[in-house]
Formats: sequence, C-alpha cells, structure tokens
Amino acid sequence: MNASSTASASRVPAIEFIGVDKRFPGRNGAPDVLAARDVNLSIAQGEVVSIIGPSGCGKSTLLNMGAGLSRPSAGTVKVGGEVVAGPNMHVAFMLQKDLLMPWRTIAQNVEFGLELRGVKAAERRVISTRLLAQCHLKGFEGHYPNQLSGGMRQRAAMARTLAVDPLVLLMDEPFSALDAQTKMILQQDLARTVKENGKTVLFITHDLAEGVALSDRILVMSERPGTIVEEIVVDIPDRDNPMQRRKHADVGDYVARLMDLLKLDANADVH
Ligand SMILES: Nc1ncnc2c1ncn2[C@@H]1O[C@H](COP(=O)(O)OP(=O)(O)OP(=O)(O)O)[C@@H](O)[C@H]1O
Repeated sequence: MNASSTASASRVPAIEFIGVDKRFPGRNGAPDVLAARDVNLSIAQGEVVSIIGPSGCGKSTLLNMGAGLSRPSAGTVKVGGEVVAGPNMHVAFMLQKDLLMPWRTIAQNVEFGLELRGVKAAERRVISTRLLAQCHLKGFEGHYPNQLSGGMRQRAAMARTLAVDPLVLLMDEPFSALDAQTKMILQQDLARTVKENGKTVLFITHDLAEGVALSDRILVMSERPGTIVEEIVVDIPDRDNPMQRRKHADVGDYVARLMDLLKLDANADVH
C-alpha cells in the first residue's frame, strides 16, 4: 500500500498520535522515565502545526516516534493512515544540525535519499536543481557544505528533506542555531515551499513568535510526562508569508497567551 496515494485519496490525516505513551527504561536500577503520556493529535494534510513545551517534556520523543525511529510504549502513531512500524519513506526529518555530508557537494547531498531509492542520476539532478533553486541556492549546487554559511546549509538541508517528497516533514528546532534575521528569511522560504509543495509539517520550537508566524495550530505540552494541554488555532492571515504575519497586530496576544500557558513570567525559574 502506498501511504501517499492512500492518504490523498481518502483525505485521512497526514499524521496521527492515538493514546501514545513513551516510557524509557531507567538506567542502573533507576525508575523508568515516562517521557510522554496519552498524547493524542491529528494533523490534516497541508497543515503546519507547532509543538511548544518546557524543556524535556517529550517533544523530540514524539518526533522520533513519528519518524519510526522509536516505538510508542502504548498507543499508535499513524502516517497517511498506516501504523508507523519503523523508519519509512513517508516522513522526513530536519534538525537544528544540518547533517550534510561534508564530502558531498550540495547537489549530491540533496540527491542522497533519491540515490538510496534507486532514482536515476538524470532524474535526481532535475529534482535537486529545482529544489535548490526553490531554496535560493541556485549556483551553489557544486559547492561543498563548508563553503556555505550556516543559513545556506540549512536551506540545503531543507532541499534535501523535500527531495524525497515526504508526506510529512518533522522539524525539530530547525532554525534555532541561526541569527534572528537569517531565521526569518528561512521561515519565509519554508512557508512558501510548504505551500507550493502542499506539505504537512510538525514543527518543534521554543521560539513562541516563530510558532505563531508559521503555524495553523500550536499544541502546548505540559511538563514531563508530556501531554498536550492546549491547542491554539492561529487565526491570523498570511500563513504562507510569515514576514507579513509577524507584523499583524494580534501576534503579541498569541505570544502572551503562550507565555501564560508555559508559566513564563518574571518569576520563572530559568535554570
Ligand atoms: N533514549 C532515551 N533514554 C532515556 N531517556 C530518554 C531518552 N530520550 C529522551 N529521554 C528522556 O525523555 C524526556 C523527554 O526528552 P525529549 O528530548 O523528548 O524532550 P524535549 O521536550 O524535546 O526537550 P528539549 O526541549 O530540551 O529539546 C527527557 O527527560 C529525556 O531525558
């Protein structure tokens, strides 16, 4: 069965978590760690949903289960209506670190996943050329990662993530290591690219304004064991143009509400 075609035919959610717990065994006799508890979420195709929550609440753990890198201790994760039983080609990951291979050119990095799938060289080149142009890296195809800035490397990582044409992009703080302006430019690229390619995104961030700028919805998690305690629908226009959305008068109200939910105030414990 092909998850992409099945999902588009029936409009089933792109990704779903149903009653998901994740428990890690304790080391050296320590008790088990319950990282996530009874997580339920459903993301429609084409939606961009962010998850925010305190450090250590289980956000990355959820993405790992979405990618099939780790299995739920209870409950089910589905992508395109199919239970995720292991790593699969319907999801792609993008992390804070670009994880580009230094010995490969940017184009060769973008093409890597296609190579693994046996796509012919000429077709791979067409795809990498198109995506690198879309990610504003036209002319840099033959460069090596160490010849590019941090922002450019993350653009290349974005192109690589899109190259395998996943149903769902799982993004774990992908822009958090970038300076504020580069971050805004990459957010703009991501929003446009997601729109153009009709992708579904599950995005983790600690940057509340980034969540508001990019998302259709924001899911707020509790402290560990993390569960979803609030869902906020971002009812501001211009999801595809976060630069414009950031200027909207309501953004501050959303950020303030998220700060309240995360109990971020002058007395918050920053350690
Ligand atoms: N492989 C593992 N073995 C044991 N415990 C783990 C493992 N992976 C994660 N944990 C624990 O599970 C909890 C959730 O971790 P996770 O990385 O998902 O949190 P997070 O919300 O992404 O954190 P942050 O915002 O700081 O990145 C933490 O207490 C962490 O120590």
